[in-house]
Amino acid sequence: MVKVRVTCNKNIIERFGVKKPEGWDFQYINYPCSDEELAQQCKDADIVFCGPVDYFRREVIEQLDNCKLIHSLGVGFDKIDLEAAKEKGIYVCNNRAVNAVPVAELAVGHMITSLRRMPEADAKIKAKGVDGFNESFKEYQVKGQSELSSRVIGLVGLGAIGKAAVKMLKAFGCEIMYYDVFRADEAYEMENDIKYCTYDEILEKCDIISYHVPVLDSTRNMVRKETIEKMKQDAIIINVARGEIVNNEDLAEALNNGRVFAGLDVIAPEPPSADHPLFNLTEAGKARLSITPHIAGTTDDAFIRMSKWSYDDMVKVMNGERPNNVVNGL
Ligand SMILES: NC(=O)C1=CN([C@@H]2O[C@H](COP(=O)(O)OP(=O)(O)OC[C@H]3O[C@@H](n4cnc5c(N)ncnc54)[C@H](O)[C@@H]3O)[C@@H](O)[C@H]2O)C=CC1
Ligand SMILES: O=C(O)C(=O)[C@H](O)COP(=O)(O)O
Repeated sequence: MVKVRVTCNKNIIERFGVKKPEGWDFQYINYPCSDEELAQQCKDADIVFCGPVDYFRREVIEQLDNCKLIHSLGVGFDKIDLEAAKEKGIYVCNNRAVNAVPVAELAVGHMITSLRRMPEADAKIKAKGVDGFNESFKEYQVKGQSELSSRVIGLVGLGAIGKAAVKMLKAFGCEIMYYDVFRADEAYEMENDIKYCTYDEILEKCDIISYHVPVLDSTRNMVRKETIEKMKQDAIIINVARGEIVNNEDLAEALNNGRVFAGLDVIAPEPPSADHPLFNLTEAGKARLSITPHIAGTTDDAFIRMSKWSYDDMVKVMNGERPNNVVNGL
């Protein structure tokens, strides 16, 4: 019998009743836990089914003697030691593009939230309470709002999510610039009227800079003091990718100093510690930040696709076929 050990949350996986491969032994293990416990609980697994931010370090992977596949429920796989899995002959797969649309939608949501100064308006109106509304409602309006339709947007990373964002932003009538280590083909650029440029050009020319890159040595701390200094006054930074892209201290300082705005769906580490700089902002800093708890990719619709696609891959592997979206070069 095929043994699948699952670190993803049971309530998430079972909620939609997506049909699992029949007769297999699916066990939801106790996670998060220590590496030792993780290895112990997954020791007999044919397949490990993990969340996109679950840790599978070398020490754990080296003990997975039966394992043929580690499958990430979503897109990210940055906490899995890909090399260790490859050495062990274990496929690591993700569900590429499974949640590109909802992630791009939330990025656009954060853009509008910042442009319309919603965190400030929301805080003001809630602080007043019911009694505060005796006077004119307009009194609580905020200044400095602007429209998405005339903004210059810089997309950093033009993969599945970046491209989904292009579609949406075109509909808003934005001017779009992008930077990626790989340039899109000319036909795509022309059809979508987007301009390829350097990261520095993005920093200097864009009103909104939205990050859609994986965590790599080249993307860690892409948002830091030195890059923030190159941005326009009141530029909006959107991070729906991974917290590691942003230097927490530097962004917190820029928010507190009234230098930029930010919309974040992710933060490093998750969950944040009590003394995390982005959770200890001044009132002025808080008014410049909209934040969501890593929910961009996790709509119900996306979860259904995630389970279906993952089960399809698992069946393929157990039938001796190559699964989709192998990400560790096996
Ligand atoms: N907040 C959330 O719920 C979610 C977050 N994510 C995050 O978003 C990331 C991006 O996802 P996708 O667009 O699906 O990935 P993708 O692999 O389709 O695209 C990533 C793009 O980044 C580019 N890139 C890599 N290194 C770069 C660098 N140093 N500078 C510029 N560009 C670089 C790649 O060439 C590629 O075009 C994921 O790796 C994941 O961490 C993904 C899904 C949900
Ligand atoms: O797909 C990804 O990558 C993500 O970040 C997820 O959408 C978030 O998934 P959970 O960690 O909430 O399972």
